[in-house]
Amino acid sequence: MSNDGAPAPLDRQSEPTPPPPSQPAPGNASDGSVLPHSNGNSTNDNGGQQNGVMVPSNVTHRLRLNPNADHKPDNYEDLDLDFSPFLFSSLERYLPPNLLPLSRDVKVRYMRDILLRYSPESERIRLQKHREYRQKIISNYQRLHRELYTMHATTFFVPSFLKAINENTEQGFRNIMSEPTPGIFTFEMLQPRFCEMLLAEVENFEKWVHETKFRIMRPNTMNKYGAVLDDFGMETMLDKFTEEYIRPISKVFFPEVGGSTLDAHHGFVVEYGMDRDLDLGFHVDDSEVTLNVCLGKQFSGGELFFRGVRCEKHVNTETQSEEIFDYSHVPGRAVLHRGRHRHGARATTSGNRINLLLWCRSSVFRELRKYQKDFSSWCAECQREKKERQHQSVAAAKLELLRRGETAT
Ligand SMILES: O=C(O)CCC(=O)C(=O)O
Ligand SMILES: [Fe+2]
Repeated sequence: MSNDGAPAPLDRQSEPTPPPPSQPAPGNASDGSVLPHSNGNSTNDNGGQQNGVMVPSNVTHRLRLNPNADHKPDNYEDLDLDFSPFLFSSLERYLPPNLLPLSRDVKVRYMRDILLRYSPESERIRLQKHREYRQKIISNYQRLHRELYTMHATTFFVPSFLKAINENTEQGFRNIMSEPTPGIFTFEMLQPRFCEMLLAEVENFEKWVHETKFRIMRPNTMNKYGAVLDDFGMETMLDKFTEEYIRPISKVFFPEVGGSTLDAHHGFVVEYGMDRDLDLGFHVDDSEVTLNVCLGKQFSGGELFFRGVRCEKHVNTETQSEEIFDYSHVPGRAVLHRGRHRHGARATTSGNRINLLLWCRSSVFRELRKYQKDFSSWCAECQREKKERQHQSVAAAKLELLRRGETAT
């Protein structure tokens, strides 16, 4: 696909986006909590009497307007829930203070009641089906390298990357990174041995898929090959990957797109070659921050091309010459960029190229974005329009001053 046309939004094919952890703010209560918006006719509610009006009991459930940053939320990973356990941990910080010391069960019930109102039935069924799909794979697929399924930082990452993560300072990150164009960071990340093991695991998984004729979901709307790592058991490991290794960097370099609140991910591999996908058209990712690491093998071509960051409204606006940037993949080396940084991948002209992708998301950022129109802190076109407006108002003020000067003389 050409890089001149309009970028397509690249969505993941299989999994719906989790519902937001915070509620929209239709009515601020005086105690700083937010009264969730509801017309009260949800079929999941138990009726209750309030002020003489029949309302569902959970209409009275409130969340705080701002999260309690000092509160350490419970872990919900061992429970069988109809939403992601991480969503419950995020949402817990928004609970009214009197609920925080209560048992997990009480908190889960409270939060679930709120979440259910924002999750349509069809979405819930889809989530449930997807959970069953994953469960089927996980209970039948024989893992090749068990050590890949839990985080072993020293065998996964190169020492320079681990040192920067431990330092956790902007300078420490800059020491190992290059930023060849604003907002695109590249750095050595994965150990060659880890890349080899992950390649072998993916190959083993695909062999199993082929032998059992299991119909798997592909990673997104544009790749016909590749596999979703979260679907065959790597979700917990990739959660840690996102929270402990990508979020600290994103907090420093991408704070304006929710870099410090990344709380969900979609992890997958994409495969290119003569017998695989050839290239990837111009698109934006369904992520706030994307990590893209080449795992190998031998290949030529496959360069990434970037064309500036844009919000939804401006996604099809023209590219400025300074926004043109091309990057050639190097095995083990990571590229970190905003999901809204328009990009694509040129044809892999020989050999096979396999890349690890981690689309990192922030549910807080997604929720807040719904109430905003101006994204000049990260969209280059919003920024240009804002400057233009400022320029025009300065010009108008100058003209007005001149006019006043003329009438005074
Ligand atoms: O092939 C690549 O390196 C780019 C992949 C990509 O942009 C994506 O999957 O979102
Ligand atoms: Fe992408």
